Amino acid sequence: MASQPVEPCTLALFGGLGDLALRKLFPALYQLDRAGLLAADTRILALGRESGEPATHMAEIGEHLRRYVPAGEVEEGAMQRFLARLDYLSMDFLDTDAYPVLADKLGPVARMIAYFATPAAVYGAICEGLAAAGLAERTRVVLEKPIGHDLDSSRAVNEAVAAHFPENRTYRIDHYLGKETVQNLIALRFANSLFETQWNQHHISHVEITVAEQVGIEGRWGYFDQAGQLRDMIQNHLLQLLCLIAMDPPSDLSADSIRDEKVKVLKALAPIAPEQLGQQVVRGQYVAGNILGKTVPGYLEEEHANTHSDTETFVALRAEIRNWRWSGVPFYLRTGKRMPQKLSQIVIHFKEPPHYIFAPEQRPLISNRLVIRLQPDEGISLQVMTKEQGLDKGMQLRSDPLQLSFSNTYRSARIPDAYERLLLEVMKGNQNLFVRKDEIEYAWKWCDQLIAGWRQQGDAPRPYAAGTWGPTASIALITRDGRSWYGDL
Ligand SMILES: NC(=O)C1=CN([C@@H]2O[C@H](COP(=O)(O)OP(=O)(O)OC[C@H]3O[C@@H](n4cnc5c(N)ncnc54)[C@H](OP(=O)(O)O)[C@@H]3O)[C@@H](O)[C@H]2O)C=CC1
Ligand SMILES: O=C1O[C@H](COP(=O)(O)O)[C@@H](O)[C@H](O)[C@H]1O
Repeated sequence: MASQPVEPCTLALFGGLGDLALRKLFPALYQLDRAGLLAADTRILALGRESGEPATHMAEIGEHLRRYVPAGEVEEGAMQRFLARLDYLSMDFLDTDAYPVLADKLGPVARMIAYFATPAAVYGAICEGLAAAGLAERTRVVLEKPIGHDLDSSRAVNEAVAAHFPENRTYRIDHYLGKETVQNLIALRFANSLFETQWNQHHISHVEITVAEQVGIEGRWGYFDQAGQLRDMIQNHLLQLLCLIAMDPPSDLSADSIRDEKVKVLKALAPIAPEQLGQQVVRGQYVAGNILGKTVPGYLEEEHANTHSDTETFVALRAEIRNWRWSGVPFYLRTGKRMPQKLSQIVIHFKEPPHYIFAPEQRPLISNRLVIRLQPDEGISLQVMTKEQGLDKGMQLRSDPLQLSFSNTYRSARIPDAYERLLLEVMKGNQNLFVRKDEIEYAWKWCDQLIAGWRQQGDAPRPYAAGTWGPTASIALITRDGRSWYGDL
């Protein structure tokens, strides 16, 4: 079936020559165009500080497109059609006089999307400028993460935006929500009664969420050193994954039904007192090491690095959700840079059967696990117990996976990048995959108490060699409970 284009719009991309725009947003928009999803009169205006001829900047965008779109997906016709939609305007987003010029450049616009691919500190000024120039009324705003640095600053950003844009036209990005496999969590949980009846503390012993990155800081030291892995990854992506796993069934698929359930989970997250931090949270910072046989620098030797920093590049923690469904079920979260491989997965560990009838020595083998692999090699595997075959095997048990690999099952389908889906949903006006203000704020509140606890305890990150799974204390964190991280080699 041919794709139908969505309603035409004008997309104003603030920060249009920045890293995110060049690496992710333009390639995603190109893919939407290639798939026939952009209406003929949809226009894209890149906005940036750099002066000079618009044609020069558009050529730069074109070069980056060819670099970041996989070679097999660069179609000359589609590329030319896409580049013809583009224009560029130089402006300082903090300069109020620049917005009437922007309004002139845009001319009459029926529907506008203003995408803020800039630091959050300028979101308020952009909103004010758009409103003063009469550009706010028919506009949806898209806010990149992180929104603020803590609860107070995120409130300030949200309020500055809300002064001109209502919540139903505010789209807060968490790109993990646009990943195909993350969306599949909703299908897996709520389209299969098989799982939902087991999805609670009666049947699940613990849950692991790992988001390991192989990359380091990639030229973003200045930003990252102010943030750290807790703010960069846990406050948003990992807590969103936790919410999708732990939330109660929403009554329907509407944005607010799902968001209401996610907020309940965030509110139920047990605070971790400063004196419990040593037992429940581990911070790490990578030193030089080896990944895939190549020596890589430590965090303090990366481009633009300072000689000292207490910023963490790794966090592992044990979280608890205080409600009926999850009481007594630990959620172990772990994320870090420069780990042995890129891997995002969720592992649901089910409890042992209530009455055990097999040979005692086989007992440690017994375990049903649901492994949800988010990236790469997306798929789902359910570890089940069966009997070894053969006359001489008696009732000898073995554990085997029931596998669903998405790449094998849907061979022909290309997995779209998260930003393609998210941009398309903004164009359609669908907020399901975007984060509501209160979700962001409850997530900050929980993270803020960890950061305050670290400060109070004078906590410093533990070193780990690049190419390993983090400080050994992160292994102790889970082995103390008689468990281990699934799949670590
Ligand atoms: N890059 C990534 O992979 C990711 C980025 N994000 C978020 O996306 C946003 C953008 O990040 P990223 O692209 O990496 O950052 P960059 O610094 O590469 O891009 C931001 C762009 O905004 C421009 N800009 C900032 N202030 C002004 C201003 N007052 N007037 C005109 N232009 C301005 C910058 O210009 P100049 O350089 O001249 O200051 C720069 O071109 C941030 O909120 C970031 O946290 C989120 C997830 C991943
Ligand atoms: O938001 C961010 O995400 C990336 C990881 O995203 P992924 O899609 O590659 O898993 C992370 O590297 C970056 O530091 C962070 O800001």
